[in-house]
Amino acid sequence: MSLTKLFTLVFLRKEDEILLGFKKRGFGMNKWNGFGGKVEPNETIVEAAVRELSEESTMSVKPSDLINIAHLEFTFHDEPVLMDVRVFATNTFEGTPKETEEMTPKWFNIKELPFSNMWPDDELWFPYMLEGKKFVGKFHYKGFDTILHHTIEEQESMEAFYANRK
Ligand SMILES: Nc1ncnc2c1[nH]c(=O)n2[C@H]1C[C@H](O)[C@@H](COP(=O)(O)OP(=O)(O)OP(=O)(O)O)O1
Repeated sequence: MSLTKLFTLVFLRKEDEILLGFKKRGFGMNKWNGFGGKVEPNETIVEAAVRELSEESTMSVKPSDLINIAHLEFTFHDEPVLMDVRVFATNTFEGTPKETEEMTPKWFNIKELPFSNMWPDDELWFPYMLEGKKFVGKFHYKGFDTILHHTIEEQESMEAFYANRK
């Protein structure tokens, strides 16, 4: 594996609902997902998470209100790239979601999620997130539709995971 790229992914929650955005362009186009993107060289991971959420949904969160709930890794058959995705959630935010150049946001009831129009891995790890678990998921894809193999491991804490990781 030669190249690791760092991404964020943010989910806003209110009661039985979760905010997703329909991606209008680029990677993951025409899929519902959380809000996030690449971490730029001049910012921390949490700063990137706050910025991407705002750019894609117009919603505001304080960095201290974002809870790191998961670490996801995506690799692809015959491609030397590892996508390292830091997943955050919060139910403390400000604003009303608005359509942006990149995403169309919509609140979904957590029992009516549009998995058929999401990344195939989402259906495997969303149950962990919705049950309030911390976890690490690793997914190896062939193309963008087929998961060749995966693991999901529950964690006591994400801080401990990152501190102990080699
Ligand atoms: N398989 C899978 N499941 C769930 N979520 C994701 C994936 N793959 C992914 O990339 N993601 C997430 C991680 C990020 O939040 C986005 C991808 O970010 P992207 O839109 O490429 O990054 P930007 O910096 O916004 O890109 P630009 O379009 O602005 O260049 O999807």
